[in-house]
Amino acid sequence: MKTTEKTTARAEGTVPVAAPPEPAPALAAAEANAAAETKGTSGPTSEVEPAIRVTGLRKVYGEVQAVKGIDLTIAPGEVVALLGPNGAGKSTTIDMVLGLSHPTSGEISIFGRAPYLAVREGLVSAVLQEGSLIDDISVRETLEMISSLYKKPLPLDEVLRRANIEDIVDRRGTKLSGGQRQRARFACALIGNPQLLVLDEPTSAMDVGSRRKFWESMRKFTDTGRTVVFATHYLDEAEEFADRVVLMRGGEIAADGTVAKIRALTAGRVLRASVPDANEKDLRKLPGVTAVTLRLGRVELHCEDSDKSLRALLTTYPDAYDIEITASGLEEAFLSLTATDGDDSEVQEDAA
Ligand SMILES: Nc1ncnc2c1ncn2[C@@H]1O[C@H](COP(=O)(O)OP(=O)(O)OP(=O)(O)O)[C@@H](O)[C@H]1O
Repeated sequence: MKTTEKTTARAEGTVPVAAPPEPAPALAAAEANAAAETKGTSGPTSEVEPAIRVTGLRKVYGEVQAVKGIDLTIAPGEVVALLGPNGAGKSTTIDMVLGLSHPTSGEISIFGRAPYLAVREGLVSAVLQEGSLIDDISVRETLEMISSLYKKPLPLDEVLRRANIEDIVDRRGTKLSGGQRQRARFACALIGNPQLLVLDEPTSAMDVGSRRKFWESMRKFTDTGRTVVFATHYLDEAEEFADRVVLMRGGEIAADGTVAKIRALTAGRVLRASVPDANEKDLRKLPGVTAVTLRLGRVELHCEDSDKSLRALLTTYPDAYDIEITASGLEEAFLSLTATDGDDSEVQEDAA
């Protein structure tokens, strides 16, 4: 059950840009910093402070421990995917990092500042799961309105190009498809020229073509050395776009590293074969097999020693055919690292 706190926070986050109420000197500092980074020197902010530092972060909703005391440091320039099954705590973490909800306990700093200051200074922008555009005005008008809130916004043409929305800029919010709407919201987040962009399942409403376009735009953004943190359910997105994967499970960080490192945590192979008269119980007993899936005579064996398993399979089932062995992918790693025997998010102690 979602409480009012979260609903309110998400509603506030629907204009996915920071709107500094007054001149923002730190924005200029951040831009100078970005310029210095482009020239190969470090500005004062990136040299000293991580883009995100989270220490002992915890969030309790009544009986549910949504986030259980996580530590996480993300350096400027990193592109980090936050992966995890439903209810893992990704959105709760993102909301706290953006200052949209308060931690039960723990510390968060964004470029050395409290989240609300980083947002106010235009250092961070977000595209959240929920949120909309203003329906009755065009995308261009929306962007111009948001742009007027910033002291040094990016030029509109540049925003349109970077967000791949030149073709839809004169359409009203109501006339956009899910994917176009999401790209327009991404454009809103770009206007303030943020150092850090946080995206909560940005492509969930998109078809394959829109997802490709969206990530093309994102590449242009990350190529400028900005930091991006995105939550996703699409493993291929994490694999293709992230330098680093943070895998969450039950409110904790289950694994953290490069895609290659996460994969290596579940080193092994997958053996697939068509096996007439296969019996799941017998397949489980084969040496070197750690998990079995059997569907319509097609067997999938997760193996720690695939050579041994293959020999045993052919001894038990000499008629097996169509055999293939592949290295474990991110999907296998994900399933194995996030597997849980049940819901372990209940509070074990008194909620703080
Ligand atoms: N406002 C709330 N009130 C009560 N429980 C909440 C609230 N928000 C989240 N939760 C619970 O906290 C846990 C973590 O939820 P969260 O939305 O952070 O997960 P998630 O990893 O983002 O999941 P998804 O991939 O489905 O978006 C879940 O058990 C969820 O039901």
